[in-house]
Amino acid sequence: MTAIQARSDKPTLVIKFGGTSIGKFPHQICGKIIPDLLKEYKVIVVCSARSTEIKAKGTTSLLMKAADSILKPELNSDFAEIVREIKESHIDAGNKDIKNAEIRAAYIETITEICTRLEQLLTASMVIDEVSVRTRDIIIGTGEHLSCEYVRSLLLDNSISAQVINLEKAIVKKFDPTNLDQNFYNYLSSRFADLCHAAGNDVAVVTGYFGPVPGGILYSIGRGYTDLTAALIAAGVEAQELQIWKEVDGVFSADPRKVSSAKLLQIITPEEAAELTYYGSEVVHPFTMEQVMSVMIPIRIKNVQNPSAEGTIISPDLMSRPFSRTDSQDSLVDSHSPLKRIQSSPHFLLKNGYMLDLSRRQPTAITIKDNILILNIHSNRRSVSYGFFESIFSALNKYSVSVDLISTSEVHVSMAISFSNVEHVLASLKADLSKFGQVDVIYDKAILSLVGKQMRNMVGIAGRMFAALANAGVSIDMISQGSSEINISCVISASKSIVALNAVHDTLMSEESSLESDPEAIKDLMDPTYQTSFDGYTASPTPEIVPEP
Ligand SMILES: Nc1ncnc2c1ncn2[C@@H]1O[C@H](COP(=O)(O)OP(=O)(O)O)[C@@H](O)[C@H]1O
Ligand SMILES: N[C@@H](CC(=O)OP(=O)(O)O)C(=O)O
Repeated sequence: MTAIQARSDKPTLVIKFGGTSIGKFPHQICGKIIPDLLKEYKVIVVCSARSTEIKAKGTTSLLMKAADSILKPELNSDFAEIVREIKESHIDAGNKDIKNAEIRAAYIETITEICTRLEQLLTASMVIDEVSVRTRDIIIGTGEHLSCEYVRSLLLDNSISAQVINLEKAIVKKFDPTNLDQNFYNYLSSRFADLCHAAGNDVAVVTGYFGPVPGGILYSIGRGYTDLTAALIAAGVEAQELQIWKEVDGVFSADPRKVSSAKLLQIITPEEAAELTYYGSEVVHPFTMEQVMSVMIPIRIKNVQNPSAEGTIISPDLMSRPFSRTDSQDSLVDSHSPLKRIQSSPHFLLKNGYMLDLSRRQPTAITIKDNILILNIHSNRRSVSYGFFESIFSALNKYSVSVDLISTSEVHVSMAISFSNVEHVLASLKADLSKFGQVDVIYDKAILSLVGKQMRNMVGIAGRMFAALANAGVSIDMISQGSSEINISCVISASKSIVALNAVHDTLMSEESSLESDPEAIKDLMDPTYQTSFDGYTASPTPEIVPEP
């Protein structure tokens, strides 16, 4: 059989697949998407751990449970049983999906070996009654290794030469876990690129897990880390584009599962994408953007079930360069590079709700973060206010609790915190904080965030958001506006989150759709409101955006 290879004379694409996509659509990925891309690109595939239903029940979650079972006997879970479940799930998938008997047998042998090693590691941890951060990382990383072996075998089964690149031992230098700065990420990029190049003309199937991460991958980076791995590889190999393949057509103006009128966004800025992720829309890991944007590599979000759709491009701010008067709609069509495509048409930006200076006419998206609690501390006034704040932040630091939103007066602090982030230390944190004042906790809250580039300049936007909430009968517990130019957030009752999301979306996102469907409106925006400067256009304020004095 003639094997297809990832030819090195073609531009490189780094493509990342989420765990649920690999679990549910393996043939679509290995029999269609990758073979099609290989016709034009050298492809590096980054895999997350398989999930056959939802991420919360997938391999990574099972591995976390196995690690927890050792130190917490009260959980009553048996790690040997969990390893068996993971092994069976991968072997069943291989038996079902791999046609070639030889490839299948080799796959099953490899899966068995990896699971045996995993069980040995868990047994050893139980004997010494310890699961260090590093051990926990190695346990978790097994999920990505298993997934890569599965994807590689399916590629081989489709006559595509492929090699697994395991980044489990990629870091061979010491770093300070409290200071993982850009030097650390630059180091990772070049290490990952070297390891990927070792695959030569084979398709590199790379573990989205890398280690050993100073401080632990879950603590230093958090779940969803494979997006970051893919971004670091893309930067290291100077890829033309990073594609993150999911089960949605791209980034929407709201979670399409919750808001039926949500619209697909063709382009979105990196800051907006990161903000959406921080505030509940798990589209891309928030650390991803910075790594590729600094080297001007665009990210494209694509749908595994709809590969011919364009997806959403998360584009570097490079597109804010002045446009040439000769830029035309036609240049959209024949341009190969997505980045060039964005840069080449003011129409494209205007049609997508951006002005030419990259400010927005409307908010970009709305998102909700569930499972939030509010922690209120009312000072006992035995210290002056700066001492009061210092004491509170020291206590948060002591228990490694991060705060999503904060609102303060001289003697009162309200903080919105993810329940999962504080759950295990809440009693101790409360005890410490009560030395400085009266503490109370309010549960079952959600954070609603409106995200949009330069939203601070949209006069009246907060008023319209809160009016929409009031009309929908949603009361507000906390408000945060102004700390970020791209986010207005408030805390509401969790039970009202869907109603609130739809109410704000319907009120604030509707005008943009009318512009999209009205070519005359775009023409109007193009002509009188833009003045010539040098050889291009510069943006001037439009009636919708009146800069605040
Ligand atoms: N604004 C948004 N745009 C697109 N998807 C969103 C948004 N907010 C939340 N989501 C949800 O994020 C999920 C991401 O897709 P999925 O393919 O399930 O992720 P993964 O690849 O990480 O397994 C979808 O289920 C989608 O409903
Ligand atoms: N498998 C890991 C890392 C990851 O990136 O996941 P996903 O790509 O499926 O979001 C997790 O579950 O967190």
